[in-house]
Amino acid sequence: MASSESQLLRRHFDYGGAPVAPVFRRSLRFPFWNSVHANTDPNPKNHPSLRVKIQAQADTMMKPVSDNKIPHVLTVAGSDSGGGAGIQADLKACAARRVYCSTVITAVTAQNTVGVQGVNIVPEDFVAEQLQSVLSDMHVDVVKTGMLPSLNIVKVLCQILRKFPVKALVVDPVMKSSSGDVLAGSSVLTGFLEELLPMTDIVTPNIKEASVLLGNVPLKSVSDMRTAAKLIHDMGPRNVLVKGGDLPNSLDSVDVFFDGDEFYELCSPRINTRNSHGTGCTLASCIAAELAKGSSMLSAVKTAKHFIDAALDYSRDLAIGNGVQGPFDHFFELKNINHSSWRQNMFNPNDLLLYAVTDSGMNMKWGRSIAEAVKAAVEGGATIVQLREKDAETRDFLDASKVCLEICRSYGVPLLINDRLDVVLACDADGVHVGQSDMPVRLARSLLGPEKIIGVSCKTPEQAHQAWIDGADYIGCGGVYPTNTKANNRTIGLEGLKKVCEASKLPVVAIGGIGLSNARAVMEIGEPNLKGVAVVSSLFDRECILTDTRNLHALLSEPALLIQ
Ligand SMILES: Nc1ncnc2c1ncn2[C@@H]1O[C@H](COP(=O)(O)OP(=O)(O)O)[C@@H](O)[C@H]1O
Ligand SMILES: Cc1ncc(COP(=O)(O)O)c(N)n1
Ligand SMILES: [Mg+2]
Repeated sequence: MASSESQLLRRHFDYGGAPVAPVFRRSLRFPFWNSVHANTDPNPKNHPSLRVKIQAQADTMMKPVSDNKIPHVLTVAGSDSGGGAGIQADLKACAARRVYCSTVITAVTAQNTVGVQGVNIVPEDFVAEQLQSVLSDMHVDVVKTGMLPSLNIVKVLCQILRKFPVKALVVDPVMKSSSGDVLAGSSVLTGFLEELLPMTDIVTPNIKEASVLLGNVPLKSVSDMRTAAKLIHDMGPRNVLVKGGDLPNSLDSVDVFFDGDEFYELCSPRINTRNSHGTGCTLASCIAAELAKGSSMLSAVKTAKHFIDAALDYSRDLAIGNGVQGPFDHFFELKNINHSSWRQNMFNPNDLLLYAVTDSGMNMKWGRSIAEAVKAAVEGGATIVQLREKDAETRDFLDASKVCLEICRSYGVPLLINDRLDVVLACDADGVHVGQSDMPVRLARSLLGPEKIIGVSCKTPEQAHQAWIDGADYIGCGGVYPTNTKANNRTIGLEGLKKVCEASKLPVVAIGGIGLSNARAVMEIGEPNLKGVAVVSSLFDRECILTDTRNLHALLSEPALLIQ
């Protein structure tokens, strides 16, 4: 070996004269793993003289945090040699959701598509050391946990999390692999119940894990899952998601989300595939990633569920390994395929119910910023927002869009930008709304990719048909009534709106002169694809945006007007 190379190696492995021993001394097989605890400290770094040195290094590593922060998830989980679940799934999920991911490894598993052949638990001191390294140096937004194979690991984790609080803690209480092998035995339960769950923002048990947490009660139906979610919520976590991927005899894959007040059933058709290894890890990491970006809990959970759906759908025929539990592809978005099903998932037409469109002139008149106006509108119940700032300077518009995006994300409300694809891309807004003389929809789709929402203004059945062919997600139809926010705009009336709705294969939102006095008449035309009304003046040319939005939302939510 060349001497510089050997020096480099020595620097890595020679710990200040302490006896060098491998961190993991033996490969242990099931079912003995639970009793794996080194009787002598196997960690050469625990040599006292070395501890001081390493602490000094860690202290000098504390660097000022740069302004250019990227959302950051720390996963505390086990390694899956097959690359389908655990740490490997978490890294891929975070990368796919464009979030930085650091890793604390709690166990190394020898695992493939057949099952788990061996587990080697990392000593809790070394888990603590990894946690300390990451958390003392980096700004972590969200911690996500997976396989926590020993009670002592759960304990050190809780201890260190108390020292370094983060924005959110996502706990996937991994107990068995999908192949049925034990990954954490019942000894960890006390740690979960007494320490971890009370600190948790969301816990994501599958059916079997939920049953174990509740003392092995059988869970056989969605109604049982609801009961379980409530009982687990009583154990301390602020939100619970009971996953139904393994619910027997179910055509749908239903997850039950409970936030302490409301239950939500997240339902998608069960995808017929062997490639579902790592879905639980991926779901929890996606939730963590969305929370790190600033999403609300419900919207993070919904996005994560959509992501799993799309990934399983795309990977249903993937052939990796010869066993019964294959991994799936987290990076399906990079592949050049038709993503129509993914796009439909991401865009919920019911979001068109109360569509708030901003106007710079009105904001100026009332002396408020775009962000103030948007905040009041989403607080009042706007279900989607479009920034329509025709006169703003690009730089100001971009800055305002970023602030509005943060506000909208925290309410789970999509934010679209009028016309400006460059601004959509620059701030990663949820989509664009274009007019008939703006960027053609087909080009907008190829520039923005499959995931963004694209809406287009249409006055005629022909334009509505073209919008569908070109890959739009919805159409805005109007002006239904005369309006002063658009010069020389032809009014099409309720008759024109009805004709366009009948011809449109896409969901429609009505626009033009609509407010509290006439929204009922618009919705009462009774077209199933008319999903809501878009409003400008009746929200933003008002003294109190919040009150006017609330009133309009209440009217549109009347059961007689709601078309699902
Ligand atoms: N075949 C499937 N089709 C669609 N979604 C699935 C399928 N299997 C699992 N899921 C979804 O994947 C996520 C993980 O669920 P589950 O398999 O129950 O958890 P775990 O992987 O922890 O056992 C859930 O959102 C569930 O609804
Ligand atoms: C290291 C590790 N962590 C978690 C899982 C659970 O994943 P799945 O339920 O899909 O088998 C696993 N199999 N291995
Ligand atoms: Mg699963």
